[in-house]
Amino acid sequence: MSTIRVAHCDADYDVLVENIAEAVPKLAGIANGRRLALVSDTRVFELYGRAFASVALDEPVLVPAGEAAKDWSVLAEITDRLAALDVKRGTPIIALGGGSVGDVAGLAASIFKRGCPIIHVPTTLLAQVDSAIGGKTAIDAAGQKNLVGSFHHPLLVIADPALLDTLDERQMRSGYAEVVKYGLIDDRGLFEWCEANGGAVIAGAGTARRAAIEHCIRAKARFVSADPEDTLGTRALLNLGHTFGHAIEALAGQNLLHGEAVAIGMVLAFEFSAELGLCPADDTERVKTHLRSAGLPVRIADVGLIGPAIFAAMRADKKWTAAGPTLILAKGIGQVFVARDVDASRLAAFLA
Ligand SMILES: NC(=O)c1ccc[n+]([C@@H]2O[C@H](COP(=O)([O-])OP(=O)(O)OC[C@H]3O[C@@H](n4cnc5c(N)ncnc54)[C@H](O)[C@@H]3O)[C@@H](O)[C@H]2O)c1
Ligand SMILES: O=C(O)C(=O)C[C@@H](O)[C@H](O)[C@H](O)COP(=O)(O)O
Ligand SMILES: [Zn+2]
Repeated sequence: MSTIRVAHCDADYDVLVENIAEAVPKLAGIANGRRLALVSDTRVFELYGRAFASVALDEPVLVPAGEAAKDWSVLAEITDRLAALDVKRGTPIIALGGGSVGDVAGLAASIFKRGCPIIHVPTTLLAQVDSAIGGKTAIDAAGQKNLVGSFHHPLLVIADPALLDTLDERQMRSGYAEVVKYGLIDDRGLFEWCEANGGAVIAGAGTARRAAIEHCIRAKARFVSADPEDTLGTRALLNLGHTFGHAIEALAGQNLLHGEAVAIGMVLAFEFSAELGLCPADDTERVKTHLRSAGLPVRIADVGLIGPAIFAAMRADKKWTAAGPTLILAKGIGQVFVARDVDASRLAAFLA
């Protein structure tokens, strides 16, 4: 078992990398005699819900699987169900599932009775290494990814790598894109380790998956602790590939997974950086080769889209200000930076 601390003002929290059978009894202390509401989707609840029987209400709040959960109607349904279950203000809510369950349950927790604590129990690789930590919550609206959301940092995160044994390979590959992201941001050593061990992380062979999870949780905790609400320009680096990726996701719909869109987005960020003369072409090729070898899409044509449509969708992104796009660009593998002075016409020409 490992414990990784995330600093957040006066409410620091722990990420426990631990078997749920051992971690759940610790929730009894937090519950303090109350039964906790639990939000999940049907598949995940059937697989792991019973592990929470001693601390959770008998009836779970179930949401649709995947990105479909991140919708106004589902958010309203969750708050209605919490009210029907007579969940009291301040009672912690457990989010058991992937990033979509975590994002919508976190948002519901942040507004229900003006705020209930959230405990994340992430069940996908993506959620364990990324979405369960850092307090970003969101739903999609008006055709845009993560348009409506809040910052609501968790009370506790329990990441049990064994839960990933039932996750399908496509979801695993999608989460792996966010693992590679940490290497590309500021950890060339991690990227090189991924080149050698990525297959084992995806397949769950040996100790590689657990090692990757712990390493990435520490990386995310470091970024979030330094800039908890994304205001200082350092946490923004975690958005590598996401302005491209969110536009691609919005256009492709729910056929494309988040990590798949981010994989293409990271390649585009490196290719655009190379075109601007900022990044060696060799590094760009190496990123593309590795993501492709991990079974991820790397070109917009791989997902049937065209550049001008992506450019148009990018203009709606939260990080596109009156001054133009803010992008995370690269000087090389492990050396990315926030570029606020990106020439929109140059970007349009690149995508065309
Ligand atoms: N808040 C953040 O900081 C943050 C960070 C990264 C991504 N995200 C968001 O996370 C979402 C993607 O999350 P995701 O990749 O975890 O996928 P997901 O939550 O959208 O879908 C996961 C799918 O796998 C199934 N599943 C989950 N765990 C399982 C398990 N252990 N065994 C078998 N099946 C299982 C679910 O039923 C579901 O069908 C996107 O909406 C993305 O925007 C948020
Ligand atoms: O935690 C962060 O900060 C991130 O940017 C992590 C991303 O992987 C994640 O997809 C996040 O939800 C994107 O946030 P957004 O602010 O671009 O909506
Ligand atoms: Zn992401």
